Amino acid sequence: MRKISIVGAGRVGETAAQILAEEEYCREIALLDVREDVPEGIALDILQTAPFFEFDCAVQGSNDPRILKDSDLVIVTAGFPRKPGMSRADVLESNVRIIDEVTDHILAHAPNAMVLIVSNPVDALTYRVTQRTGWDRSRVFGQAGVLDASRMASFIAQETGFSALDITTMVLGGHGDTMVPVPRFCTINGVPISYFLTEERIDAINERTRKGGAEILALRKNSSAYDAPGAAVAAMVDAIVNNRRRLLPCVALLEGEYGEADIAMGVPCVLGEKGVESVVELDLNARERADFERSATAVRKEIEQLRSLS
Ligand SMILES: NC(=O)C1=CN([C@@H]2O[C@H](COP(=O)(O)OP(=O)(O)OC[C@H]3O[C@@H](n4cnc5c(N)ncnc54)[C@H](O)[C@@H]3O)[C@@H](O)[C@H]2O)C=CC1
Ligand SMILES: O=C([O-])CC(=O)C(=O)O
Repeated sequence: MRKISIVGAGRVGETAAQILAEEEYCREIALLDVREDVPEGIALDILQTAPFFEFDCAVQGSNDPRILKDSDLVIVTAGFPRKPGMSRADVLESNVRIIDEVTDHILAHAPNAMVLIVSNPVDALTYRVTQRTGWDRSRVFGQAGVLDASRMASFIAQETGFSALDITTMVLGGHGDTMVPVPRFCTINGVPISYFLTEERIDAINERTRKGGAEILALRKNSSAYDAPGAAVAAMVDAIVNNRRRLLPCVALLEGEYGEADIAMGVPCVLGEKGVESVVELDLNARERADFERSATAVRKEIEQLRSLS
């Protein structure tokens, strides 16, 4: 990949940019932000880590949307994070205006790019970008489940004492309190977690995963999470750049899968060089299906709110 742009050089955007540079996923990283001088400053700061991490890709920042020109991938982290006590949906009204403006910049300056949405509420905003661009869902998708699954894996590692390297997890649904951790698809080197953990402990891990973002926000106080979110973005970029065809939970527009359409939410996707290659339909049991439907109802409420703002 030649050029990756990040719109929103805030905490998540900067963290992601640093990892992308260190890993040299592309030859050029562009940072676009509305704060005067800030994207230039962040770009320089990242560039000056090059001798330590041994990369030589270009890193530039600007307030001028033309910096997006020729991007292969645009990552959108622009927008307000929630404050303690708020839900992610509480920033919908302020962030939809930002996301619309950013989408128009992408349409004008990077019409061939793929778009990875991170800004919250990520399901509704990903939906918004699919509608405003009219692009195929393979090119417009969001990050949520990769982060939620990594949180769940770290909780399982803490509870069991096993290495996080051996733990695989799956979290579906909307990126909110109704998200759906699926313990049936969580293993430690292929062994179901129920082999090591009681139902009660698994329920507690599910609940902690659902509230994972709020837990960090309450502890950090003046910022929501950005280290793990930045790493989650980088994991998705890695899958795309290296055409790994990884099975990752992504926010994707549903076209009948899981009995849902005209909605974007977290589902397992095959992620590779063309973006979301396909949505994989897992055979959910009755409880998982009910939880997924409850989550879809919550996301739909946000989408309705979006429509009323148009
Ligand atoms: N999907 C996920 O898993 C996660 C989503 N988030 C979300 O990502 C977003 C960013 O979070 P942080 O980086 O912590 O916030 P932040 O406040 O540190 O950064 C946001 C940046 O967006 C910029 N911005 C605002 N309007 C803009 C515009 N029109 N064009 C370009 N840039 C603009 C701001 O100047 C600021 O630098 C929030 O909405 C947050 O809730 C955060 C963590 C995880
Ligand atoms: O909690 C938030 O608002 C930020 C976020 O989406 C996360 O860390 O999962």
